Amino acid sequence: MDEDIVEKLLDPRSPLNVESLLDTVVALVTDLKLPVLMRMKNIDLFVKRYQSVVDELAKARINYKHFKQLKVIGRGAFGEVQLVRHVETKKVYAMKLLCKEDMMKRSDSAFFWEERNIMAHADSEWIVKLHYAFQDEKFLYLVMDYMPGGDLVNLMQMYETSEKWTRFYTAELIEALCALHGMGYIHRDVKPDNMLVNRSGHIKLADFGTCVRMNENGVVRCSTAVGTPDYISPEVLRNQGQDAEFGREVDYWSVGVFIYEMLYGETPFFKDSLATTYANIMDHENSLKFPEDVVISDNAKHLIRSFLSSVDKRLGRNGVQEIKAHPFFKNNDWTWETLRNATPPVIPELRSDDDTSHFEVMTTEPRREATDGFQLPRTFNGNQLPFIGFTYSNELSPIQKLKNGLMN
Ligand SMILES: CN(C)[C@H]1CCc2nc(NC(=O)c3cccc([C@H]4CCCN4C(=O)Nc4cccc(C#N)c4)c3)sc2C1
Repeated sequence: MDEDIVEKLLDPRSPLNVESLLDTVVALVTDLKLPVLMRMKNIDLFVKRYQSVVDELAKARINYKHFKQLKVIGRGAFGEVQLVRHVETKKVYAMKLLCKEDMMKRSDSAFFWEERNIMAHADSEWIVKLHYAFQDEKFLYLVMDYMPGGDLVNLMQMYETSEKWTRFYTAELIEALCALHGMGYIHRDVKPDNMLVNRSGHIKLADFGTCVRMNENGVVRCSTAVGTPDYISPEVLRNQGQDAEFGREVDYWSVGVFIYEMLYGETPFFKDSLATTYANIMDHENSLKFPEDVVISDNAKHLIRSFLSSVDKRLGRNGVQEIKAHPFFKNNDWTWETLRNATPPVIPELRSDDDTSHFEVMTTEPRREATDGFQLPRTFNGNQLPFIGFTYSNELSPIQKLKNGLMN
């Protein structure tokens, strides 16, 4: 077998990599194993021949039985995040489950690729790391760093966040966005829920389902307005439905909303109804108000206005340096170079490696068992095909170890 095929088999980014090929075999047998299809001789013989292979693969490859589920620590549109302990290594992880049936029902089975690829390849202290991605008939699984400090929503509920604290968390958010933009992605849903605190008190970005790749000009052409109402920028809102172009500045708008919320305890444009909130965002020149009862510095006000402005005037449109140079970030505790080693405002008190006291308690509804799995389709739908290639492990695969052994 010539050299570059072996390279491709081992390259996690190649569709030819071993994990993707194994996903393909499993997906094919799973999608063909239907009574109505098994009446055809070729399909019947193929499934019978490969069922044992698939069973052997299911046991040999990483699967959710390798993890002990401890607690549900988060819930989203298509699934939940559980705190789990890897049975063999005893290590604790956050494991996100995404329900394939929900995705198929809403033909929404592509958003998780950005999440998988960003966390798998980021190799950045500012981005939650993916350790394993695997799947079974019903779920996708993302095994990620556990962030025991919880999210910044929780932190803002627990503490009154001063300007000094706001300066620290905003600086860390800017660095995290720098890392993500540097990889060519726009987040589009920057909000305190997606900023998680690790055991040392520093933050990492999480939840990349709304991320989208920029083109070579650093812009995205995309019509669906994605993001959470309070944090969404006017340019994304305005162009709903039409093919709009927007860039990383949409994330800087959300930073402005975040700073305002840390200092005032509420978001600047939120009103009782979605329509009013949107109207306020569109008319931000007039609707942005600074409550008199909270005293904040002129630098803070100026920075908020610089982010909550129309995209052609928004701070950061000429690069992140003009943000870092803003006087609001002047301080005696850290510089942009030493930030990641500075002492954070809050260092989570943890009694154990599986302490979940910084997460709100979730009623642990058991995982939806086989009963309400896919109702058997009437014919070959290729339900498993969109998920081929999702499986990933950041450990060396047996083949890699073999190849390294041979090369040394
Ligand atoms: C409309 N289409 C296009 C898509 C747009 C993007 C999108 N994202 C989804 N996402 C989800 O369905 C989902 C599931 C579980 C948890 C979470 C988050 C929200 C709550 C917490 N969470 C999360 O990811 N937490 C997390 C992540 C990493 C580490 C740790 C820890 N410790 C915790 C999200 S569904 C969906 C549809």
